[in-house]
Amino acid sequence: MSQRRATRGGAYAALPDADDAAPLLSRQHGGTLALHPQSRSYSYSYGPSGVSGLLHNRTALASALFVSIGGLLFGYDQGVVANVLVMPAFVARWPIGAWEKGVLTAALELGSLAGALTSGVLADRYSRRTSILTACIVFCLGSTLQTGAQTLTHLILGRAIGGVGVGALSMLSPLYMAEISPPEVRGALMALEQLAIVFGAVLGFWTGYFTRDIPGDVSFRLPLGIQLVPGIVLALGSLLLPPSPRLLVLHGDTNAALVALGTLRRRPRTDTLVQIELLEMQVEVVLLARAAGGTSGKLGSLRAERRAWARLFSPGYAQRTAIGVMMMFFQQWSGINALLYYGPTLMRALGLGLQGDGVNLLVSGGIGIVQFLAVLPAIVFIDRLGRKPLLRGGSMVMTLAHFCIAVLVRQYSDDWPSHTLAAWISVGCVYLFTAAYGVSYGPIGWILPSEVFPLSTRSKGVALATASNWFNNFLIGLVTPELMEVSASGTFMIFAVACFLGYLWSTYLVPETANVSLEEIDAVFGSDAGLEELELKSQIEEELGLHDLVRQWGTPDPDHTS
Ligand SMILES: O[C@H]1[C@H](O)[C@@H](O)[C@H](O)[C@@H](O)[C@H]1O
Repeated sequence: MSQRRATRGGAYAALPDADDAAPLLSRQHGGTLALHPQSRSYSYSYGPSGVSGLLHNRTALASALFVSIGGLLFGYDQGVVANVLVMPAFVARWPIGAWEKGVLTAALELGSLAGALTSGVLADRYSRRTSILTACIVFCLGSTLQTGAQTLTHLILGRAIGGVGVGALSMLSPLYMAEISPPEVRGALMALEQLAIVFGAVLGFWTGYFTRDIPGDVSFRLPLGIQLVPGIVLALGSLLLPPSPRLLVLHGDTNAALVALGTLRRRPRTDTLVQIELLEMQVEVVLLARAAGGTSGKLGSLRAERRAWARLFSPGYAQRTAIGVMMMFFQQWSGINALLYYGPTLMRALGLGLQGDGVNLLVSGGIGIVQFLAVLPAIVFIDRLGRKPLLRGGSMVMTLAHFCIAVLVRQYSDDWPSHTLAAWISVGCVYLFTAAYGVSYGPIGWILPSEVFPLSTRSKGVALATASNWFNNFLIGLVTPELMEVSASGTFMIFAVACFLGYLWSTYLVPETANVSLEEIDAVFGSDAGLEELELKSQIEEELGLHDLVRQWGTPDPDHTS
């Protein structure tokens, strides 16, 4: 696969007198357009990256923060359920065994799998906003049923229905975020999804922790009911979100797309960079229609749906589909949820004298907080350093941490009390693993899949990647207890091997997507078929006037030429 580094922007016909190797820079309203005469390409940015870039893009930031409530709901459930299942009032009412507990957890995951897979249809046919609203309504129905559950069946059903909403939101939030972000801060904006998930988990954990001593059913009904509040807030607020300009272009509503883009970039509609970005979106849509022989079918019709799903597995797209699905495979097989779900058992086994609450706090509470803290540097560095270095570094450290635990458990598990140092090193490795995961596979799992697909397949591709997250999450929950039973050391070895495979995968198969506009990611996947497409693309760009626009604005300003 070509690893050609693409720029934000694209190709343009070189200015006749521009044969210098240095880029020609033009600046306007804090934005920069650079022409690179040698590669005859252009790149642009609306402003700085990192935190100042986020603040610069206040409308996109506020919208992304708002939809990240979808992630918060996901994390909250994870945090709260661990506590609810062991609450005295809950256990007294439903004295369930391991099997039923498993069913309760799995009901949400399977519901989420269904929600992730089905919401793409709504998202393309109507809008990202309508789909978010619908998902919230489903989520609230499920939560109400859980909160008021009188029987175990109500509870399971409530979790399955709520899960459909959670799963749909877990795919819709990153999709929407990717589509509204300018390239220079896209990674940082999208890392907010992971921040919200882990913040939700911390919130859910502590809510359950504090309500469990309230007498009676309130102890578990209250934390279950509280999730209705963010659910309703997101439902109502979704009506005010700026629409996705990319989807509007796909629907052929260019004027509305221009308005939406102007609002998001906080620039007038006549702004050249806004015009360039809009034209890039139009180029992509025309390109897709032409590549499909002009018969893309009516959006959302059954035939078009079937064709769009089939396209995910066609030669031009299979590699991207594999990246989305494998991204989530490696995220889950890193073992993060095995630690979250079965960490307390492990810690108890380490024989550090930690019992009951202490274990719970140290593991579920502690891992949540470490994950939360680790996303913060990811937000700052993800666009500057790129996705690949974080994935590679993260998987290396995770491999080593798992490997250490595996060896220590194998050596000393027969007699931990005489080897407390080894036991504490194991605890340290659990946290080291979590920090490395939290800065890499955690956030990037939610970023990369939304970036690798072109508009025509994005919602389906993201849906499939999200489904892979839920499916592998479900599998981990299912097999970890059995694996631990057979060999705890072996289980960590399996995760170490998975992380090492993740290292190889991110080194050799993942292209860098940081700082590349969503339209330009095509070029990152350049193949022979891609070259033909590039020519066609260049032709369409010329036809739609993109090159003229770039040349006009890019005519160097002598004061700013470097
Ligand atoms: O990104 C999230 C997060 O890291 C959670 O802690 C984990 O439980 C999820 O499965 C994962 O997708």
